[in-house]
Amino acid sequence: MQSRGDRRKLVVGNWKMNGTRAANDRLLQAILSGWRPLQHVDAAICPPFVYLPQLAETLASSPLIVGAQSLNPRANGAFTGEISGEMLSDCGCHYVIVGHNERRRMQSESDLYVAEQFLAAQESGLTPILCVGESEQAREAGNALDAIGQQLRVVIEAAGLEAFSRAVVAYEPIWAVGTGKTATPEQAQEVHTFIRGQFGAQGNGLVILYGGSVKADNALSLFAEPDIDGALLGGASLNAEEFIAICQSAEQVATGMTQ
Ligand SMILES: O=C(CO)COP(=O)(O)O
Repeated sequence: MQSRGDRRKLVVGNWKMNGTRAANDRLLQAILSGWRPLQHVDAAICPPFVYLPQLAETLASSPLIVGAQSLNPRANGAFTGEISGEMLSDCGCHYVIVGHNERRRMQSESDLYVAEQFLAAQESGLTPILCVGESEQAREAGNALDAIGQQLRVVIEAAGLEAFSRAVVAYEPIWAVGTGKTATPEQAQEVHTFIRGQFGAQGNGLVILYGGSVKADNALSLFAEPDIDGALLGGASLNAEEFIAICQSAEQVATGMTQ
């Protein structure tokens, strides 16, 4: 059976709708020049679609992995403006985020649609990062775990438990995303334990990230929790020093765990 120490840590930067070719170059060069090797942590960046080839090329001989922020679940066809999983694989992506709360809300993506994206990602050889998280209202009403359980259940029913051996789950409380309000390590740990519990014995190997106002100065305390395996970063991933420091915090905690 896998234990906490067997799970690699993962830090993923979600650049959201930010960047230009020139700004990306500056940011990537700053990250690469400050980078210190990580033994127990994988690090990935998910830029806007149009910059995927730029990142794939710039990061090709680096340890940094490239991911995308979404995909259309169809293989190809008359879907103007959409991008398929095969296209993402073809552009050098390894990960793809599905179910981010900004897309659930602004693009009206339903739990079922997210499940289709999850399946399509895996069919294209991508590792989906499935985002789940509750609204502030749900938390205040004491329904956070019910809301998250429902989001997970729809994908588990569609894909099966085994599919999660090739997936990552990210807990992003909506009230903590881009607000500067971070869940406390204890609040996040409670939800991560709940999420892991939905997968039975298989849950031991599942990498579960926390996302929502993670910064260099709160990352260490979050990563110290036994069920927080890394972070999905928004704002902090646009700053080279913050991004590197958060990856190093993950390494520090992971190194402590393996000693
Ligand atoms: O949404 C997020 C990552 O996907 C988190 O964003 P912030 O780190 O900016 O709160």
